[in-house]
Amino acid sequence: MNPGVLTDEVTKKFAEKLSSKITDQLNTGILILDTDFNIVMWNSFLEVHSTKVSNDIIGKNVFEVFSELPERWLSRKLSSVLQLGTPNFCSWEQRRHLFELPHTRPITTDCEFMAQNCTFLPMEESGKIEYISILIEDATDVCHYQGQLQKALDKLALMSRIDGLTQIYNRKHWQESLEQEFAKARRHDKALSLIMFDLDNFKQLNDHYGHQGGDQVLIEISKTIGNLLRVEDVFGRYGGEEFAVILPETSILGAIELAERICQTVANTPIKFKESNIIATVSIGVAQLTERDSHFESLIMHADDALYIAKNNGRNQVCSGSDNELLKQVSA
Ligand SMILES: Nc1nc2c(ncn2[C@@H]2O[C@H](COP(=O)(O)OP(=O)(O)OP(=O)(O)O)[C@@H](O)[C@H]2O)c(=O)[nH]1
Repeated sequence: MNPGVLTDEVTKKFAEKLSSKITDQLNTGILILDTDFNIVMWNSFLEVHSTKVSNDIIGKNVFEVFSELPERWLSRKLSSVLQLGTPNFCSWEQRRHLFELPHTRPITTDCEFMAQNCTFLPMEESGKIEYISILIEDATDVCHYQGQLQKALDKLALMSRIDGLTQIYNRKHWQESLEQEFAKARRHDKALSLIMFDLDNFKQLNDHYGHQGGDQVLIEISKTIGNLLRVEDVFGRYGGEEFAVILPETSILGAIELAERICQTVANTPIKFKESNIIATVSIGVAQLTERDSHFESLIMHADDALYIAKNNGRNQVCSGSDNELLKQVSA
């Protein structure tokens, strides 16, 4: 026998043994399929992370063994790798997982199964593509931390829009919303109304019950009024004890009706603070967008003028009117 051939064979066998050992110790799943999608290889990583043992599934069709697989999507993907002879990739962000494998973070993550990055590689044999190798990487950690980061970003975004005391929108967000609603109302020729209200004699209330008592009133009134609104209405804290509600697609009549309800509900809802039941009242100004209003701020101005009249008329009441009538009343 030719000693060169012997050495080649020994080297080949050694290389095969070595590659099989490496394959079994890899921290990556390797699944090899033939052109009919029958399983040719299912490595140790996949055995450890699934209930399937290589000997039981070799030779079987992958879709028969794993009923959870998205058959249409995966067959198309595999066929394109076979036809084009080029690798393909699917990240966990596109499809969270291919196989329903349990992960090793059972408590701390929202992921139900191991998140997977999958690489599809065509494998040539004698110049023909005979197999596809699917490499499966565990991406659960990345997926988990990305999820945590997204939650933190969502919370930050929400906090930047919310008033810390009353948990309703802050002035900045409320005003941005009014700007958008103003543009929408103009574009679609829809009604838009505004309610602005201010707690009556709040300085006295603060002096009597202390700042904590005043804070409790602001919190409770925000909750009470929040419950009277529709989901499309935008409720915000405009200033210290001044609030505002944007009412999209609402005429002045609808806005006045709601304002009356707010006024009565506040006056009829005592607020518990320590041993006391605090009765607070509000004065309300209502305005509707008119053709002459070229900017969203004029709507605020009209509602604020009406609020001023409500205060002057004795508080705990609703006031509204067209800008001309109001101006006459304000300057009278
Ligand atoms: N407790 C508390 N008080 C606040 C807050 N923001 C503003 N105030 C108080 O609200 C009071 C508002 O007083 P004024 O502007 O004189 O108005 P008012 O006493 O309500 O009188 P009218 O509006 O004319 O009925 C001030 O004493 C502010 O310190 C807050 O977040 N918490």
